[in-house]
Amino acid sequence: MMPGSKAVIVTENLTKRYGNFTAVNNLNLKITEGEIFGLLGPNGAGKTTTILMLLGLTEPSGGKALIAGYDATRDPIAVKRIVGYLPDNVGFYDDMTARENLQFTADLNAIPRKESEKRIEYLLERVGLKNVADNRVGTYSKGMRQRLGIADILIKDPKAVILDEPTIGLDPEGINELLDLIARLAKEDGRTVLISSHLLYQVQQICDRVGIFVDGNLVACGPIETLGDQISEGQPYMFEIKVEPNDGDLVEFIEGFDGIREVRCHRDIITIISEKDIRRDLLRLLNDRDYTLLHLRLCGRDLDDIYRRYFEKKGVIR
Ligand SMILES: Nc1ncnc2c1ncn2[C@@H]1O[C@H](COP(=O)(O)OP(=O)(O)OP(=O)(O)O)[C@@H](O)[C@H]1O
Repeated sequence: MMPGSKAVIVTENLTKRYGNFTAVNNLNLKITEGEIFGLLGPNGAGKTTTILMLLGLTEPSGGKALIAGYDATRDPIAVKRIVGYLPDNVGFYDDMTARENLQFTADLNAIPRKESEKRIEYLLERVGLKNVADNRVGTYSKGMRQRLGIADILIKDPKAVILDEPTIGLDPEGINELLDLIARLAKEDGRTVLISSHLLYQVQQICDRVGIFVDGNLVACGPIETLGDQISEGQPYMFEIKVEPNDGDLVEFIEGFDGIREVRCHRDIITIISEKDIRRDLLRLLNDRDYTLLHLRLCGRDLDDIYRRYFEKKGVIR
C-alpha cells in the first residue's frame, strides 16, 4: 500500500523550551496515512521531547501537535485512542506470560474477552511469538520483548504508531525481524508510522521519508535520496577524482574550467571545489585531452557524508 495524502501526524511550529534551552525549535511535520517517517538524529536532538508532545504527555512551549486532527495537548484521551506508542524501554510484567501481558492490556482497554482472546491469538502469530506465548516474559530476549511490544500496541488497533528507538540493543537478525514487522504496519495495514532513531543506517531502509533532526532543528526532510542535496543547498560542490596520467599540467588544466574555485592535489587524489556540478564537463574535457578518469566522487551529498556530519560526532553509541 502506498502512503495516502491524508495527514495523520502533524506538527505546526512545535516548540519546547526548558528555561533558556530550546529542545525542539519550530518543528513542522506532516506525516500521511500509511507513511513510515523516520525522525533521525543524534542523542539529545529532541526526538523524545517531540514524541512526548505528540502524545500529549508534555505541553509545548509554542505551536501544536495534531493527531488525526486532534490537538494532543487539549485532547490527550482522543489521541491515546488513536496512537500506539512503543517507548524505548517497554515495561512488561516479567513474571507473567506474553499472553497474560497482552490480556492485561486488552482488559485495560476494555476490550470484551471474546474479542480480545481472538485478537491476541492473531497478534501473537503475527509477531512470531505464538510458540513461546505461554513462557514468562522475563525469559524473553530483547528482540522478543520488542516484538511483544508491537503486539501490545496493536491490541487497540491504532491508526498511528510511534516507536522511540525501537532497534536499540537488538542483534542484526532481531533488527531485521523488527523492521520487517514495522514496515508491514504501514504497507499492509495502512497505519501511519513514526520511528525515532539515532541509527540512521538501520532504520532509513524502511522509511518513505526521513527528517534529520539536530539540536532541536529539522535540518533536512524528505525521501532519503534527496537529503544530501537539501543539506548542501547553496554550498559549493566538492569532487574527488583520480586521473591518469597525473602529470604536471593536470591541475592547471582543471583550474581553467568554468566555475572552479579551487583545485588541490594530494598524492594521486585531486580535490576540486566548484560553484556548480561539473561532472559532465569534466568527463568531456578530460576525454578530449586523452586523460583517463579512474575515480570520481561527489563529496558531502550522500548518506555516508550526512551520517558523518550529523551522527558520528555526537556520541551515538549507547
Ligand atoms: N525535563 C527536561 N528538563 C531540561 N532539559 C531537558 C528535559 N528533557 C529533555 N531535556 C533536554 O532536551 C534535549 C533533547 O532531549 P530528548 O530526550 O528529546 O533528545 P533525544 O533526541 O530523544 O535524545 P535521546 O535519544 O538521548 O533521548 C536534551 O539536551 C535534553 O538534555
